[in-house]
Amino acid sequence: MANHFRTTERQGSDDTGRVLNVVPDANPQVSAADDAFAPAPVSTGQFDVIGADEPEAVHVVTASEPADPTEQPGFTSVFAPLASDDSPAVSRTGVPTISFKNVSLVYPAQPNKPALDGVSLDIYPGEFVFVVGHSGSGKSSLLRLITREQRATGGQIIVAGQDLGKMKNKKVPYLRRQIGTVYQDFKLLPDKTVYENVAFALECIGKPRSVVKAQVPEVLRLVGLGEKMDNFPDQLSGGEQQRVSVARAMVNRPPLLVCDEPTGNLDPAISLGIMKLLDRINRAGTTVVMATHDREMVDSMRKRVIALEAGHVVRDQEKGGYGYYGAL
Ligand SMILES: Nc1ncnc2c1ncn2[C@@H]1O[C@H](COP(=O)(O)OP(=O)(O)OP(=O)(O)O)[C@@H](O)[C@H]1O
Repeated sequence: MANHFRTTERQGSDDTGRVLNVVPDANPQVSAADDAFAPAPVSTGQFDVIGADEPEAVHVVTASEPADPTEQPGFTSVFAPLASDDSPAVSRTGVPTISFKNVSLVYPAQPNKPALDGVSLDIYPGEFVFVVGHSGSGKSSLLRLITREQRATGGQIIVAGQDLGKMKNKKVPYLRRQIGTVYQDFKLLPDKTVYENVAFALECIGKPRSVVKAQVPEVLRLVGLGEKMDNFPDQLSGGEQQRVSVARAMVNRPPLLVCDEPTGNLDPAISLGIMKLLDRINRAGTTVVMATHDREMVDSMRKRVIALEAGHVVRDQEKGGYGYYGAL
């Protein structure tokens, strides 16, 4: 699998051994061009910055919203190229990262009402896709199929070249290592610090201590929590807790990020900070699929929008708005 978050040079450490400054790989060798999880090539095209086609969005910075870490003096990271406004040009050809072919999902508790019915879609490496729809339309079910938390009852799902219907249960953890997940309710461990919560994600998959010590501080700096590594979740605002969960999802540098209402518990100003962070992660090549009810955010970001109604795809629109689901 392509590892587009490689870091080669590190400078300095504090007395806990944490890396203080990480210099980006001068020449990242992204080799798996035909890998379904390969990052999208970076384009020279103008990126649709939030609000670019709309009246400029008012961004209220609150005390609890951390400043954009990449705009801080001296910040360097493997993610630093994200500071540019160039958006990745997503080539929707080749091998999709996610492919649904006529997928249905019927929960045993509701045998006569499929949660998903005849869903076909392809999502390519580097895309940012919003999934919208009324409550109960099937958004979370669709995401749970991608991570194999649910199995389709009909059709075929391919993720990263693997047929999830044929995948043995023992292989599922390997699939999930390639998928970062962010949920509305953060799912942080309350008795672990910010650092430990993120480190735990790497320790669980057997990463060596040296990797943990290098990657955890870096990703926490990326999300603007470099100063709060030793805090516990209950000492953080909701926005900060969600940043920890984004850091935890990203620390293993997965090529695919699946987010289920990541801003659902956050006020608009804090949500914007989270969305900018996810946008930046996407511009580094990570494919992002996000279920959301956040109309304003979808309208301002102008990404691909897949709208569901009663388990059916009723709209799949490039640079779409939230709309009224089926309608543009
Ligand atoms: N575990 C389950 N067992 C039975 N039915 C379920 C289960 N999970 C979801 N459903 C049903 O499947 C349908 C789709 O639910 P889903 O949670 O995917 O919708 P959603 O669009 O994510 O909704 P929301 O926006 O409220 O989160 C609904 O009719 C729901 O009641």
